[in-house]
Amino acid sequence: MGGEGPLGGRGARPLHGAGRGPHALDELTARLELHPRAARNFLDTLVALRFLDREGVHYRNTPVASIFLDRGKPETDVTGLLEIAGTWWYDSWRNLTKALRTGEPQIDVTAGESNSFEALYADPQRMEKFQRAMHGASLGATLALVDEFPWSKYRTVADIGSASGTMLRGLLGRHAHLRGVGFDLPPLAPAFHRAAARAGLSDRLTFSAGDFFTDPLPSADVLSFGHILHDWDLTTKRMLLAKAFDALPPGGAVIVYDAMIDPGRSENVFGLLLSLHVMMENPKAFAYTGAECLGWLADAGFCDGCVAHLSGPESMAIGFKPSTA
Ligand SMILES: C[S@@+](CC[C@H](N)C(=O)[O-])C[C@H]1O[C@@H](n2cnc3c(N)ncnc32)[C@H](O)[C@@H]1O
Repeated sequence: MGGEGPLGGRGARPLHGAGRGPHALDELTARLELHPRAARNFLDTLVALRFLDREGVHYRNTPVASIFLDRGKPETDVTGLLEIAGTWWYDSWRNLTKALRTGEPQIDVTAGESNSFEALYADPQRMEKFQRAMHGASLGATLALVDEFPWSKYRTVADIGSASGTMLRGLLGRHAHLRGVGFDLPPLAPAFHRAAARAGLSDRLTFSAGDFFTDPLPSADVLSFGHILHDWDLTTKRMLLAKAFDALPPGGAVIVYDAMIDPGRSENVFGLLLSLHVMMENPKAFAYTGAECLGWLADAGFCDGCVAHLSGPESMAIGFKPSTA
């Protein structure tokens, strides 16, 4: 529920309202334009889901909801991810049975959907929505990654497929000695620059526009791929890791972080659902285990590989370019 203005979130639809609670049931019913028969069940469901706390007839955001579900707090807001999950993704999932039987993509091309990033970015509103979603998607891993790697040993980092730079802003905000480069398709440049400036990081954080299919990757001591490999087939996964190897100096490190599936393929519900989900957009795409990723890293020439849990469904695989390479 949003935080700015009586209904929250800078012109947001009413259902994002009421961040400055507590608010009474009657008041929320009117503000959110709910039907009186629906309001109590809806709000109490949100209490049971731990999104709201209730005292008597008054409701307010739980502490966690007020950090992550408030559009008035852009740095920690994950509602963008929930919005595309509830619209674009929900539509594909209605066709799960068909996807399972045919292996065909289930996006609705006639409704303007496309599995191509270029097509997505051709529509500024869809691009904005996607960027907000990626911000939410990378927050959890970022919060852990900034502390779970020996950053003091390195000076530069390039994040490949950086989107608007959520991970790099978190990282450079925590480690003042680091300089960062975000590498992504050209349409991402303005959003990346705006966010870097807002964070006061423009002097250490730059953007390199490019296409990882056709361009070399930027050089840096550490290269990271956040939620990139699951979007592609095996050949592309391997191609990207080979390009990373070429771009790194001897002794450099690559970090792949993603919702990696657990070794027994029976625990990480999010990672397994993600694998089904990406298959519905790009039939040859798949999520993967940490062990699979370590195998691809070793095949690309990386040594001393290891996998570490980050947060929730997210893990990272790390590999090092040999100092003699
Ligand atoms: C699933 S998003 C992940 C964004 C971000 N790393 C994160 O963790 O939230 C994939 C990113 O890869 C970028 N991307 C897709 N195709 C690309 C290409 N050919 N070259 C460079 N970046 C690309 C997209 O623009 C998008 O920002």
